Amino acid sequence: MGLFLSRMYEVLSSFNSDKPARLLMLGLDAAGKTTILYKLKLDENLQTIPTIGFNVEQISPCRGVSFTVWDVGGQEKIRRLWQHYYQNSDGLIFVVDSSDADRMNEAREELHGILSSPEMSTVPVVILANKQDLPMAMKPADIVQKLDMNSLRGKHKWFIQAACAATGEGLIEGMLEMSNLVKQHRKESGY
Ligand SMILES: Nc1nc2c(ncn2[C@@H]2O[C@H](COP(=O)(O)OP(=O)(O)OP(=O)(O)O)[C@@H](O)[C@H]2O)c(=O)[nH]1
Ligand SMILES: [Mg+2]
Repeated sequence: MGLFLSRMYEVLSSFNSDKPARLLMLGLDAAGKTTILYKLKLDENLQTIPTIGFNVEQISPCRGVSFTVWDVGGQEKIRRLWQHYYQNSDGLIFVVDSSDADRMNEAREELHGILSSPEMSTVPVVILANKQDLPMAMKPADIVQKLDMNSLRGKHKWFIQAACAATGEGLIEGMLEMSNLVKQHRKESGY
């Protein structure tokens, strides 16, 4: 049902000639994806439950920038559904819980798995290093190492942004950088 609705949404939104860029937001369960989506959309801290399926929202983090953001549930047993959302994505927002050092390797494997798919092989990537308010939060520079971001150079434009969905810190900055990367990517790929 979720996939059917997602396809319907695609068809309907394709009638809009001024279509905003389509961003896919992925990451391990409890990284903070849904909290981020609704902080950006409503400027509210919603009480979330684990996402089974997806949320999709049109957001406009600042004047002149608008995105359609797809937030797909990250629990292990439903990650195989991610691939159904890859097609036509203009960018990937990959959210990590910066305080969850034990699962950084798992996050790295998932990130590189997504980017090895042909549909995602050139998209720009913004890593949101979320939960910076927590005392054990890793710094972006350490997360870059843990996620092996440097191995993506030459294939993907990427950027890492420290963030806290609880306060909203870093979210708009991350989205603005994504906007720039998407524009550059479009120019370079000739559309
Ligand atoms: N301290 C802190 N907690 C956060 C932050 N962002 C999200 N959380 C909490 O982390 C938990 C998980 O957040 P969700 O947004 O549901 O995570 P998700 O990535 O959507 O998880 P799935 O839907 O299972 O993939 C919730 O209890 C949030 O309140 C943050 O910046 N700081
Ligand atoms: Mg969620």
